[in-house]
Amino acid sequence: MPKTLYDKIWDAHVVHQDTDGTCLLYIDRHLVHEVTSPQAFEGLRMAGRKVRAPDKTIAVPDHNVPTTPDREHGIENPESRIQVEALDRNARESGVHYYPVNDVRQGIVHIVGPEQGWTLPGMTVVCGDSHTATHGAFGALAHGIGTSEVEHVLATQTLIQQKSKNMKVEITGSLPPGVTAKDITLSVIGATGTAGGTGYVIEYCGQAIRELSMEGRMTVCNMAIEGGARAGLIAPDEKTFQYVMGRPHAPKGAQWDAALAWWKTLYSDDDAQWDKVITLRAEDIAPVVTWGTSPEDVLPITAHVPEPDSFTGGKTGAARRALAYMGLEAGQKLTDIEIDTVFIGSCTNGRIEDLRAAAEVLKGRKIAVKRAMIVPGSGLVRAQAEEEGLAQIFMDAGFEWRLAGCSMCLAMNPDQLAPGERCAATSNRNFEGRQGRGGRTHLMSPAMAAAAAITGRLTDVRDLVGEPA
Ligand SMILES: CC(C)[C@H](C(=O)O)[C@@H](O)C(=O)O
Ligand code: SF4
Repeated sequence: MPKTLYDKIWDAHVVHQDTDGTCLLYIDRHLVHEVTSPQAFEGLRMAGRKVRAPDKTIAVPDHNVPTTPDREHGIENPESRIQVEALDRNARESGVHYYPVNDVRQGIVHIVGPEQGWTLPGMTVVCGDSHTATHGAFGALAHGIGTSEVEHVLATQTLIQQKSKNMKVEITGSLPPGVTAKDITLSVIGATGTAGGTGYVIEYCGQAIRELSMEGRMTVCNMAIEGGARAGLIAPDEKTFQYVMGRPHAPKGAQWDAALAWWKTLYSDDDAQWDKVITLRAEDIAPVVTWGTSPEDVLPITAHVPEPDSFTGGKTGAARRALAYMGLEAGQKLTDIEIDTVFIGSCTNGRIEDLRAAAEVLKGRKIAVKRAMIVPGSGLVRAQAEEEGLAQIFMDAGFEWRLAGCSMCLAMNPDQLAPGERCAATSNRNFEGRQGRGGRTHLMSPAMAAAAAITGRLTDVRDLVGEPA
């Protein structure tokens, strides 16, 4: 029977299937951060159990860690401090792989996993975090789990799961200049809505996806969850293998050859059956920004703030509320929206390619906003950006150059918006209060966020490119 990529990875990991279809899946990699693991470790301790596979478990603090250079002085907020201290203790006691705050390899868990070669094609990867979908870019079945499931995986290295349906999202053709992976993934959510993927695992395919770098593919898969899907996947290819080869925890020698032989079988068969198919033309995708408080509230930068009455399906009220929260008027040009702050970072867009894209726009220019920060996704991304001279470009432009962490993606650490403060952000969620109580978030690509920093308002990056700095 023809299979999708999802079917193949699923079938390779089923340990047991119940008569009702519920399966016990083997888990290859368990990523752990400080927010969703303390209770899980505690549960294990109470039951007198040990971590079953410490060698397949990787821990790193990211959400609560400050990103200012003085962070070795510790964490002020008691709740944040307790979580990070608990992770430190649990990781050391259980003997899992651990990248503490002062380790250069520390960073956002979804950036560290691929960077260290923990994430490999064909694997099952879980983490108590919804953006685990990121790892799907390698052709791994990767998704978030709840804290009780974290405990279950720690104890057994397995997870109880129901199989999802298969959805194909095809992006045909090539992206126009100035349009990036972030614009693809936001545009898909704009087309399907935040519930469009509910009950499905999405496989992204088509020429535009093939043409993306691994970094870009991670950006696309990262937001599968914002489209409601269980996970996002991209079939591995030469680019994937090249990215993985030589990473610290990637297989070597004969093991590499054996792994590669299997990885090359990881694609959806031509006649595989899809439960849902969405097709977008890359040529039709523009640089986009969000105007509201849901990732589906997305429009090309050339558009105007929508009229709430133009919405159907009971969404008029939500749109009205979103405009009130965002402090926007229907009919306003998106490029007339002035912003206070720029945040470039997160597991969506905190990788080296994202920083390069921002630097290209910022080179030789100065910011026109109150504050702007670039937060690399890991200590190694930070080091590479310094080596490539990007950090200097950012600082010369007036950006703060930070240490790695989730930072202003969510308000769990000192990097937060003040009430009413408006931010151009490269993260993945624009919910009310996401970046701080009363804060207003516009999601976009790193190039678009850099352009907004230069002009002080939402800006079409295509208008800046080719202009003298
Ligand atoms: C804190 C964590 C559980 C959460 C998630 O699951 O995604 C966070 O990473 C987020 O992005 O909202
Ligand atoms: S960077 Fe943002 S989205 Fe990613 S794990 Fe951290 S808080 Fe979640």
